[in-house]
Amino acid sequence: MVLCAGRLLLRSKAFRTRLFQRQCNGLVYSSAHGFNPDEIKEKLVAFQGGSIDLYKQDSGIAVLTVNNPSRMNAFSGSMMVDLEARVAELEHWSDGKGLILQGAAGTFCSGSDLNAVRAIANSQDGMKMCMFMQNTLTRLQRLPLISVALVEGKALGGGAELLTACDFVLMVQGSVVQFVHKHMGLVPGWGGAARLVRVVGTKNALKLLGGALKVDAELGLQIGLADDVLEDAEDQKTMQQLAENWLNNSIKGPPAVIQAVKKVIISGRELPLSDALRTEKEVFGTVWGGPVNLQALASKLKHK
Ligand SMILES: CC[C@@H](C(=O)O)C(=O)SCCNC(=O)CCNC(=O)[C@H](O)C(C)(C)COP(=O)(O)OP(=O)(O)OC[C@H]1O[C@@H](n2cnc3c(N)ncnc32)[C@H](O)[C@@H]1OP(=O)(O)O
Repeated sequence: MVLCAGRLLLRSKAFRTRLFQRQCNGLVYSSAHGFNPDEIKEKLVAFQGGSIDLYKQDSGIAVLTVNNPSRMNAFSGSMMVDLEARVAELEHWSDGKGLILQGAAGTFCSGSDLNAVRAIANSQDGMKMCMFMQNTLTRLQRLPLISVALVEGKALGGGAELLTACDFVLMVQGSVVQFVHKHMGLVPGWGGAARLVRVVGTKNALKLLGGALKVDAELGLQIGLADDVLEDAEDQKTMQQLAENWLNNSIKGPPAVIQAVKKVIISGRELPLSDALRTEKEVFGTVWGGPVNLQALASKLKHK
């Protein structure tokens, strides 16, 4: 009876989400680090402009669009707050399997809005903005969805950092990724350096940051920053469909199973081995004997 109750508890979505987040160390910053999200949100929303648009499809693939085309999709302060709200919504999307992150009007993102950057140029506010964006992009990276950054046009500064928070990167022919921070006397602040080292390795990360190298699709593929290159299509809808077709190879199946796959990969990536094994066992317990597993066992299992 205890085993049964234990499995019922494990299957409750809220419990599993809390358990998983605790096991994956929750947020990067909390009040223990002097981080007050409401305080920084109040400062950020003072810098209005653009939006972060979320479109959740019946297919289980959501499309998140950085939408500020008059500023090459630069992040205003209100867009940073928008992004956190969209990520929070996706954290609880039980039918979700995949996510495409794109920019509007044929370009990806040109980083922070420089007008906002100039206005919060003091160290304290700058670090609070970084803590806010690092928390958000870590939650984006830990979504139980398989995510793809669709990079058209330019991905500069924070825009380049943004794509490192996705599981896969598809660069469109002619697109450019550039960590321009050095030219501004900066280093990445949205977590882009920490993630870049894990994506392309220390030496390539040093070249990209130290040299502020312009990474085209060919170089992106060569160093592992890009996972594939797409031919430029005549319109954004076609580009999005190409990205969905690419993603579909990894998300065929029920949401519960795809979400479990992403969770065991996150724990394997982020946790010490013993903790990762324990998390894997917990996640396994949520699908073992579940409806999909029982249906598969009842059928003639032939993996052609
Ligand atoms: C942690 C990193 C984070 C931070 O430190 O806070 C950052 O990301 S800092 C920002 C880093 N990004 C940049 O420095 C990019 C600056 N922009 C450019 O280099 C160029 O605009 C471009 C992206 C290469 C495009 O060039 P081009 O095709 O020639 O178009 P325009 O330059 O004319 O741009 C059109 C329009 O968009 C405005 N714009 C572009 N980027 C930004 C931005 N990051 N912030 C604010 N506004 C931006 C640009 O000013 C033009 O507007 P108008 O002048 O009003 O036409």
